[in-house]
Amino acid sequence: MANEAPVICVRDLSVGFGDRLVLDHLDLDVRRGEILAIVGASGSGKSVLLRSILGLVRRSSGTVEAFGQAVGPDGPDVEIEKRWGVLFQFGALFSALTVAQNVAVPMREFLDLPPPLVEQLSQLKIELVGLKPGDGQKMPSELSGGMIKRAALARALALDPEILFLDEPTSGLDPISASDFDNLIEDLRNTLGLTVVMVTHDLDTLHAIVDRIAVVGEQRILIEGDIAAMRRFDHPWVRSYFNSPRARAALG
Ligand SMILES: Nc1ncnc2c1ncn2[C@@H]1O[C@H](COP(=O)(O)OP(=O)(O)OP(=O)(O)O)[C@@H](O)[C@H]1O
Repeated sequence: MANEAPVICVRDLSVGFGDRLVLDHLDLDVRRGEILAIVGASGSGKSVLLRSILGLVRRSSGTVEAFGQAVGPDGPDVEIEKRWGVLFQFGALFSALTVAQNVAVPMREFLDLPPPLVEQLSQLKIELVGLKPGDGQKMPSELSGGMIKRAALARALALDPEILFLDEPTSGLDPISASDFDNLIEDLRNTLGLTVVMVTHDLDTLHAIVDRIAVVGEQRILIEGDIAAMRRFDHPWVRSYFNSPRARAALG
């Protein structure tokens, strides 16, 4: 596995808005089967990096490859898009559709399956993420924050992706729900063999389930590695983030 080609390979990525450069010649690899966390100060460009990989933000230069194939500047082709799932920060569920209908959206878009089979598959995904069977008939407005995350996760898993992208998956959840959600992500990684890339601020998540951390700062990746590597790294933001009292309490 150590010599396996990365599932995502970002090289020389630069992204700017107007005359403001957010990412400048950034490199990043994602290894198959890992849970990689992208962390960094607010406004450092974590979401821009995630969105650039997904092809949702136009890059000024550089390349992104997924599964060994180029992700074009206008976004991935359908074959790549079918192989990854995305959980956006606030779930981004369609408010006029039930949970089950939301989960079915990617299946209807990308797969040519009879409607009863789509319904059955949606129900399986709903149960896979720990929602109750009856939750499929609920509208998003009837769900708690934790249930919205799970419903959005079920939709992200609709096409049995190989990579799951998560943008701040535990934000807005109470500590117990956040910890349950972490466990769910780790279980899914272990049972489905997923690769997980997440943007997070959650120190508990880093400690509980993350294999590797990449810190975004100064328009690039400042450092990659495990928590011990973060603690040894001599950089003001990295030091204060990983050695603060909160970090010490969370990371041990
Ligand atoms: N579509 C856009 N147009 C203009 N500027 C943008 C756009 N998207 C992001 N930015 C800017 O890029 C910078 C990085 O934003 P980004 O959302 O990636 O930060 P972040 O590290 O994810 O922050 P946070 O932790 O607060 O979510 C910010 O200054 C933001 O204002």
